[in-house]
Amino acid sequence: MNKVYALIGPPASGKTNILQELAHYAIPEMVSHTTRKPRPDEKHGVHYYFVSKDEFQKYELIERVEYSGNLYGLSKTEVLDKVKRCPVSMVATETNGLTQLKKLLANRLESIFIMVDYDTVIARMINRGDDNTLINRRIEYANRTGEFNQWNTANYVVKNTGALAVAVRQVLAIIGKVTLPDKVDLASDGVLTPSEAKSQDKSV
Ligand SMILES: Nc1nc2c(ncn2[C@@H]2O[C@H](COP(=O)(O)OP(=O)(O)O)[C@@H](O)[C@H]2O)c(=O)[nH]1
Ligand SMILES: Nc1ncnc2c1ncn2[C@@H]1O[C@H](COP(=O)(O)OP(=O)(O)O)[C@@H](O)[C@H]1O
Repeated sequence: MNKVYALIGPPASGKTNILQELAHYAIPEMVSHTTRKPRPDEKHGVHYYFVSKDEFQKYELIERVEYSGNLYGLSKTEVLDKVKRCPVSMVATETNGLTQLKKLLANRLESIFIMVDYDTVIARMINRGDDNTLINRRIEYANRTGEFNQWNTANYVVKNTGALAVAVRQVLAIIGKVTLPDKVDLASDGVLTPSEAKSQDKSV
């Protein structure tokens, strides 16, 4: 059964960064529509579907939001198309988006909570240049909608306070994209004596 994994969690927990890393492993992400103008390095259909305000109104969106005068939203068609075509696809979403995705996808949806502490969230938002008003608004929204507490209900929890690569590896493991190398026969490699190897076998 094709699966969608939703990354959820507080702002600046690293959801976008993790999805960018997963793209290097050809793991697709749901692409939102926006009325914002593309930046020079952004591609239509990869970063967003860039559309006019009139066009934006035509889509059936499962959730939408306005940031700095621009509209953003995830279309039902995008979700259903990706889930039909891709064995695994990813989406970063907020509380409302998660509720709507659950209604649409039922047991095809699993959630991964990206866990960071409060102080780290604030430090990262300051570090990336967000202004105080935005930080306050986003934290207030996160508190009000329980974004710091979603570890309670998520299917999986991944901590992202160490190296990003560690969190990415854990997400890869959850979505079944890490294969272990073949098990080595330690006794025949001479690493363990035959009796040590035998006792290890028993303990596994
Ligand atoms: N709820 C919701 N938020 C979105 C969607 N697409 C983008 N956003 C959020 O909109 C905000 C602005 O995005 P963007 O203009 O790309 O700026 P940047 O990510 O801050 O560089 C970010 O916080 C995104 O996470 C969407 O489909 N739904
Ligand atoms: N493991 C990490 N260590 C240090 N900084 C990180 C880590 N993960 C993410 N960040 C930084 O935190 C900020 C927010 O990350 P982002 O992926 O945009 O979060 P979100 O999508 O959850 O809002 C970015 O500036 C990013 O570089």
